Amino acid sequence: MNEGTSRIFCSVCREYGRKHRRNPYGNEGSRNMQMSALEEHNNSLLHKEALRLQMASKDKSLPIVERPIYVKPLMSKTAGSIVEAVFRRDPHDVEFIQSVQEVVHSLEPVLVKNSQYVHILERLLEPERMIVFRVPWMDDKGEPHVNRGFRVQFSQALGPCRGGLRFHPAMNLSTAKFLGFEQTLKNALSPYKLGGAGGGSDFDPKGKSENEIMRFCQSFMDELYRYLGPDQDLPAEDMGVGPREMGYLFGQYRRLAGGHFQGNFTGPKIFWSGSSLRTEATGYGLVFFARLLLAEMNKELKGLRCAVSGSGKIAMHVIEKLLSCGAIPITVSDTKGFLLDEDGFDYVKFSVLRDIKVQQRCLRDYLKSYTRARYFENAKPWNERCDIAFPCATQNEIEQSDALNLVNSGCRILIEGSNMPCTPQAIDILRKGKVLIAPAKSASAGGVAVGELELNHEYNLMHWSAEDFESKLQEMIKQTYEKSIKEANNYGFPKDSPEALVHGGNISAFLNLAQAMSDQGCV
Ligand SMILES: NC(=O)c1ccc[n+]([C@@H]2O[C@H](COP(=O)([O-])OP(=O)(O)OC[C@H]3O[C@@H](n4cnc5c(N)ncnc54)[C@H](O)[C@@H]3O)[C@@H](O)[C@H]2O)c1
Repeated sequence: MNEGTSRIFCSVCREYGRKHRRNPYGNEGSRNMQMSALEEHNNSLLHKEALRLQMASKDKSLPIVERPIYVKPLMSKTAGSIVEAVFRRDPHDVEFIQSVQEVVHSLEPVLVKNSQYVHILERLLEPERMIVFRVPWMDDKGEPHVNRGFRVQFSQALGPCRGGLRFHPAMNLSTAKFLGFEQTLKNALSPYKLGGAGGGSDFDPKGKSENEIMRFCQSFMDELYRYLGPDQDLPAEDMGVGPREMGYLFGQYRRLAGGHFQGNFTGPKIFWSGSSLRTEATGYGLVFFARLLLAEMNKELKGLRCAVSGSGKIAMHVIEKLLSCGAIPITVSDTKGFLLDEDGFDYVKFSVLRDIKVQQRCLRDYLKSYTRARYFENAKPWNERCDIAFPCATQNEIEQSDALNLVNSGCRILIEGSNMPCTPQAIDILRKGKVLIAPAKSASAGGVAVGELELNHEYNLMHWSAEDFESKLQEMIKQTYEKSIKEANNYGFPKDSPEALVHGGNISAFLNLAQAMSDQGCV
């Protein structure tokens, strides 16, 4: 029998479809198979949504959705129906649906091999618990305000939840679900027995006084504390939440819940990163991951040009670690634009940059000290000549045109700091451009590792040194890398293919979760 493949094309979604075995009954039979697959696709909700958006963009009287749902290239019937069920349940959860599509796409060979995983995956895609609550607070003038708080405890199948809190005006339930889902897989890929959660608030800490931030954090915790605890869920940092906010959140948590959990707490650092390497860990881990990938290619980081986006906790610690490895970080960015220093930052320049950030000044101020540098307003750093890209700002920060720029600017490795930094269209371009992608699920899991070390009783007794932490972190990063490569190989993705780590990581994490869920009666 001819084992070749043929493909179908949907002119609305503008994507090539699922591969078929070539029909043994000749061209006519093959055409029939293609037609029935196309018909099946045309009847799917995802296709109908694409059609609706296409019409809305032509007919100005129809409302246009701000960020339309991207319809992934046609999947197998099973995978497509899993995504469709998620879409049908919550059609407006754009970020969540995007991350589900990416993961389901990776899992297609797993679902084909063993159909019992279909039900487990369907179960997994519905969060265990979603908490949405009111957060009232007073500003310094005595004016009342109300924000919305979220915590999505996505899965506790492997252990108690861990996951970030994000304070950002664009925060919503879809983002909390997407962050919780990504964190669940990230934790499942780590060597620790942990569940995953995500959450935060649409509160914007920018421009608020210390007292306003403290009052907000206290009010936020007034509601959330009842769902937290070391055996239940412990929050961590994410965008807009750093050591200061974690300190205020922990203080209020301790006041409200301390009595309930006496004996369970191993110390005040329980989820307060006041004096450990928790804040540094994610950024450092990204650089360790890059070093590991390069070592596999018999290369080193030294002398490589690195484009970094963002200038927050992750980005700044990436730059710090890149400098110590002899690499050349050349950019940082924020919501207003990006800063380029063609000669690269060094330790002295980095301290100038750090002062600018601490004083919350504009990145442009760097030019006052270093006139050869340039600042580009409303632009992203992906058009600059570089070997490695470290997106460390926010989801979907790399769009199709940015991916094209990256490929053309010589970038060969992309290390994801932010969760889901690339749009699906960007991933297609990167894959075709043979850019190796290190997914956030494995590369940015450093925070999870150090969080667990902090909780470790041994650590509290022994006060590990920074070197001890770093070697533990490197060990953990290596383990996630090896697990991802192993499953990529098992499911036929060559080790050096651009998405081997993405698919291998998703498969390894899912199999770990699926085993636990199945053992527990799937619950
Ligand atoms: N903090 C953690 O422990 C952690 C762990 C894993 C992943 N992440 C992810 O890393 C990313 C950065 O987190 P962080 O903790 O550094 O946050 P942060 O709040 O400290 O910094 C975020 C940075 O991104 C910039 N930024 C935000 N939106 C942007 C946009 N639309 N365009 C350009 N720049 C933008 C901000 O100006 C800021 O410099 C997030 O996507 C987060 O989910 C964080």
